[in-house]
Amino acid sequence: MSKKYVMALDQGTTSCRAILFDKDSNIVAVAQKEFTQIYPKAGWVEHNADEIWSTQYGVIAELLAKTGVSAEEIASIGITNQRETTVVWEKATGKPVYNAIVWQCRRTTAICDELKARGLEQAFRTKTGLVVDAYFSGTKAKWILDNVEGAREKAEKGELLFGTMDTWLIWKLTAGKVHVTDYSNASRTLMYNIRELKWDEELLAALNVPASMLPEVKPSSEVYGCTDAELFFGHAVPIAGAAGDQQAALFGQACYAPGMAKNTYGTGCFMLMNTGSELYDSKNGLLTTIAWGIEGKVEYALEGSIFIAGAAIQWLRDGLKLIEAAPDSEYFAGKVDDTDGVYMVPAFAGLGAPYWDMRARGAIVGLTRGTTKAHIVRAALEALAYQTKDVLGAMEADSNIKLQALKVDGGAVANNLLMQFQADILGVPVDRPRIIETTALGAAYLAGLAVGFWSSKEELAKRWQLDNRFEVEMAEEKRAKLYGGWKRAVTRSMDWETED
Ligand SMILES: Nc1ncnc2c1ncn2[C@@H]1O[C@H](COP(=O)(O)OP(=O)(O)O)[C@@H](O)[C@H]1O
Ligand SMILES: O=P(O)(O)OC[C@H](O)CO
Repeated sequence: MSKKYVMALDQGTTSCRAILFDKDSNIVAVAQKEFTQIYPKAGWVEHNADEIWSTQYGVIAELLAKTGVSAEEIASIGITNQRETTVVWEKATGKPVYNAIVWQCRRTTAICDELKARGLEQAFRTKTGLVVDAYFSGTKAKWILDNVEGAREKAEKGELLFGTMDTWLIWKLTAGKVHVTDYSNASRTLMYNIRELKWDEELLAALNVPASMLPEVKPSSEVYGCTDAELFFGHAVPIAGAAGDQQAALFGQACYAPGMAKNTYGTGCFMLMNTGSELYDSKNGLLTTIAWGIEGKVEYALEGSIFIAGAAIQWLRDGLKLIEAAPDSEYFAGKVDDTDGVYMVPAFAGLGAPYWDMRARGAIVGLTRGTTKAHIVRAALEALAYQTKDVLGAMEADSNIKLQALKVDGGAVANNLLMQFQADILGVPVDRPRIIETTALGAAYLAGLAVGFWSSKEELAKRWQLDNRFEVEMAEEKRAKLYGGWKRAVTRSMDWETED
């Protein structure tokens, strides 16, 4: 049977998706399902890794059932995932020893403080391109080994495996035969040396994580193994690509040349700029990370990671119950011309780039008796744009490149009011592509290239199509005044949490 499709599995922070792409990069069908967010304590976030697997498997089954597509028609599968989220499981049984600790979780703040007190900050920074922050996998793995009864002993005997969600899904899809990750995901663990391309012994010793737990690190576009036929609807389909979701979005946006950048607005917001073979050492609070490994080489990116973006809109919906659905935010924000001086700093999980304050917490400031629901909703939306401006400023300063336009993607870019405000507050036009599911598209491209379904990145780059350009309409003076207010608001949220 001829191979007509590539399937992308997008294992995000709040939902699992399975998407079929045809040869012309069109989305044929999507199946998506949310899974449980577990908040055991303030600042802690967990996922049940078994639930993630069953949710992911469920959406694959749903996609095939609703399209009538046979697994045999799928040329390859590409995996993309929420990065850093850490699961440790038993090699023999496949049973996780603890819930997956999510990238947003702050429980390892004290471990990070201790690493800093031991003078290890610079070694981590130089070797991994990251900062010592609870965000990354290394301290999460250490926490599990330190806190789950018997875990360290088993790990030392080689009985436990570590993985981010790409590794977990590949292991599950191959019925426990393949334990791998790709360069982009490895570069988010705080354990991988991005210069020498190897798990770093000094860092592993500092974290007390045995190397035997770690997956083999592979290129982002390569056949890692095939799905277990019995499990996968009768067919052994090649799993041929994997990348962290933000790097996959960079790939899907066809940012293949140094200097090209994109910003993805999902749960968080992540701006990445391709820097090619060069590793930029950020002086402005950004991360250096691996974009992907492909065509026999590794390419790098500068990254500005914003922890809470669309999640602030979800909080308006689920926490405050101010809106019924995320798109309603546009309607309510549009009822007012501005926030009337109200700012929301959604530092629910501390602040990432460029501030890196694990103890920051959310704040709403500038409230008056005249503040309405519309002002608060608008302030939440505007916070996505202000945080992006913080990061773009750092990126331009680090790279010495002035962006002519910002390519955007992710669920929240459907919001036209947000996109217009983004262009206005950046003073740079914002380009929204026709396909905003670029994360999944990037994973599909990586997997399709590996099996010859598509021939080259150049062929794929030609497919990128603009949906809408949002031009700058705001005057410079107003922009400066609004942004000045944001900077003041941020200082109010910083260093707030006093207990770990
Ligand atoms: N129209 C909208 N306006 C603002 N935010 C939105 C809108 N639609 C979706 N979102 C937000 O975007 C996020 C979903 O985007 P998605 O790319 O699916 O994220 P993820 O992959 O992180 O789960 C949610 O946090 C949601 O609140
Ligand atoms: O699930 P997303 O799309 O918000 O992405 C999460 C990031 O990969 C965290 O680093």
